[in-house]
Amino acid sequence: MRPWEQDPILAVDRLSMRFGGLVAVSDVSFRVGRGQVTAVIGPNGAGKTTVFNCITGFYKPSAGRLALSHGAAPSPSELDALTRTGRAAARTRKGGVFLLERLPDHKVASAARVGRTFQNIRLFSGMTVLENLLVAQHMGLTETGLLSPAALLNLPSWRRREAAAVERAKTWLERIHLIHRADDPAGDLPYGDQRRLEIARAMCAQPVLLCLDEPAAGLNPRESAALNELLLSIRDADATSVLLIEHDMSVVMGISDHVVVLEYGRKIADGTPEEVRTDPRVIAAYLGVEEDAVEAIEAEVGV
Ligand SMILES: Nc1ncnc2c1ncn2[C@@H]1O[C@H](COP(=O)(O)OP(=O)(O)OP(=O)(O)O)[C@@H](O)[C@H]1O
Repeated sequence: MRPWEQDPILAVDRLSMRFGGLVAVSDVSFRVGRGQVTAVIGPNGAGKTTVFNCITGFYKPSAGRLALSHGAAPSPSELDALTRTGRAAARTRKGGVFLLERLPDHKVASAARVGRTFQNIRLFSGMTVLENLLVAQHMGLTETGLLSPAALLNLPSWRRREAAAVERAKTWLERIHLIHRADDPAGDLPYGDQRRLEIARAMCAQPVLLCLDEPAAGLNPRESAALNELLLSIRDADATSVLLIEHDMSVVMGISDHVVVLEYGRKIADGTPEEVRTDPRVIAAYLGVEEDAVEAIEAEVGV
């Protein structure tokens, strides 16, 4: 059994997504290993973002199951039993399991604890760096999204939670080496720092699975190296598994434990970076696209 199959945090089974007549994702299955970095790669239009949008609850899949587990993964029979009940989540002996395709997107974030970042930066550029990390935790500090009575009355329980949120934000600013910029507007940061701040913001919600959509896009080599370091530290020091879409092969090959390759909405390969980069189907898929992608693959394979 492959390492990512032993205790998957997420089991994607027979996922399909149609937009009218267009099949964007077709019958895709893969596992995301707990405590691993998993990359989804593929040429433009392969269906990567669509898979992400299904996992994070932005799209309701046309078919398929997306089972996320807290604690050890349930057995296939336990998972099938939950699926038959029609419920979206269940407690198991080992923790809990969530069928993401049945949850509204806010529950994917708040109950299943799946975090994400987007291709385009979505920080509040006029707010300070620290405030951006506090806003991220705001929903966690309130109940039902409205201010709780504890908050309105400034009760000790509320003040404790607020203090913990500030503490967590500062810890993350230390980790991404931006504590000295805490009071500066986020929009004043260099691009690479804004990218890492977005990741820190997502981490403040303490996700069990962090989904990153092209985190290295637009980064220079130095910024890209800092990103790699951050993602590896999250994998190793936090109880968070990482799933990313990425075009930058140096990031994919440098930090992934497991790579899933899509082409025309189908999975064409699934393995370690070494297995995938020498897979003739993967090379052929990339040879059909832009020159820089071909060069990156050829450089990796040593052609
Ligand atoms: N909301 C939508 N409505 C209609 N078609 C869509 C929608 N989202 C994606 N598609 C189509 O689905 C296919 C897969 O797109 P997707 O964005 O998932 O690919 P991708 O691998 O992420 O590509 P890229 O690397 O360019 O971001 C494409 O043909 C795209 O045009």
